[in-house]
Amino acid sequence: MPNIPRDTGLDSTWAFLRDPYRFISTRSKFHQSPVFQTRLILQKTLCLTGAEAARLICDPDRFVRQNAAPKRLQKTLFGQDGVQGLDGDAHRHRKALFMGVLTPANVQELAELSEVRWREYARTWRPGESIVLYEIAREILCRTVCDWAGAPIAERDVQQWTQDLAALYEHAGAIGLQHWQARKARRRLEQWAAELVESTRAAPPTPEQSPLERIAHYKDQHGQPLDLHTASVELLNLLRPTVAVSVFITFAALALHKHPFCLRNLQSGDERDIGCFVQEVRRFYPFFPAISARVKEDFLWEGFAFGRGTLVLLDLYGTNHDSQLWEEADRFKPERFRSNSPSPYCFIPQGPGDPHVNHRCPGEGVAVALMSVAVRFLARSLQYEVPEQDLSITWDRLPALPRSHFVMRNARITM
Ligand code: HEM
Repeated sequence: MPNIPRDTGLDSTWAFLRDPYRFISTRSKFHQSPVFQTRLILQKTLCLTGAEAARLICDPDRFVRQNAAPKRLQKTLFGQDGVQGLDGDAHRHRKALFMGVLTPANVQELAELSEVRWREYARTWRPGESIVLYEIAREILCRTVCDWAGAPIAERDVQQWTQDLAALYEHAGAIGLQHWQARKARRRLEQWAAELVESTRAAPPTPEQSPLERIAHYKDQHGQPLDLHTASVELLNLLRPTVAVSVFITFAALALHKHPFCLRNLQSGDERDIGCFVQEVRRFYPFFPAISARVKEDFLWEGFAFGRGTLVLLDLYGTNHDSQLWEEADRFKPERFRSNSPSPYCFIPQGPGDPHVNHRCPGEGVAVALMSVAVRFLARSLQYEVPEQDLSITWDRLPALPRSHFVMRNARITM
């Protein structure tokens, strides 16, 4: 039996944090192996990359998610006791709640609300004014998703709630003060969400069944409602990642700026081109570097031994850039999505597999719809200048972003 190749050195945590998106693929190439062993936060970790590895991690007989995410991410990004850490029946049942809330009709409604907001905001922009796209997109999406979920926020709270929801994903991987700010933001948000769930349970149900109501009245596989804390975590599991779509929208604006040919094509082209462009933004730009799981029982894969309880990371960014899976993988090329829909194990910006069964993100439809609205708006309804600024990508931050957050000047609606 071959040994799994190993990184030298005591611990690779700093190397991972310096380049989280390329850590696995670079070392995997060095070891000439789709799996290698390293130590992260002093813990033995197997790193995997590629489509076959993505398929493997979707096997519920071989991997579990309980206790797979680092505690510091549970205390900030995910929250504790949410769907991310469930396995088996409990996971499938809870996941059906998300899939039932995120139907195409509900996603369409969310997208339409966001378009109204973009127009509302753009009408207030004055000549000569500079707009920081990432910050504006966060706020628009925060207002939109809270209205849509049945958890509208008072005008005076918009900035605070936007900052708090964004802090959960912006500072989750941070060290020091920012990490503690993210924990504080989560405590504030969970308390607010728990109060909303409590008052929703006390009120008569409405025929529309808002996402908040669906969560408040959800019953698990044993017919039990969620405790208040878990319900608040699941409500935030809808709100936080929707605000995070602002990261992809900022990258979409960057791509429009860097590829004027794409911009011209979208201005005159058909709707399908918007779809291809959005998919290529999700493939090409960095967001989630990897996902984690734990080995359920000992098994062999490609001759390598995986021991029970071992932590495993699957490389999302590297798999989306794997030259064995993607032609000209490091070129931004939306037309690659014209002819084929890629396999759910190759195109994995939001996780691999089947979202009903695996942990794959239930919000891909939301991300695509909100990005499409924003791209259509930027390309067809808005005129703006892109002043001199630092658009280099912060590869050592999670999530990465253009350093300037994409500044636009003299933005005005044209139609
Ligand atoms: C901003 C773009 C987004 C990115 C990059 C993203 C990425 C991801 C990733 C990588 C996972 C883990 C997949 C896995 O473990 O296999 C995930 C799970 C999840 N995402 Fe997203 N997501 C996004 C947007 C959304 C949206 C808009 C929603 C809801 C409205 C959402 C809700 C969730 C939930 C509830 C899970 C846990 C699923 C489970 O454990 O079964 N995400 N997402």
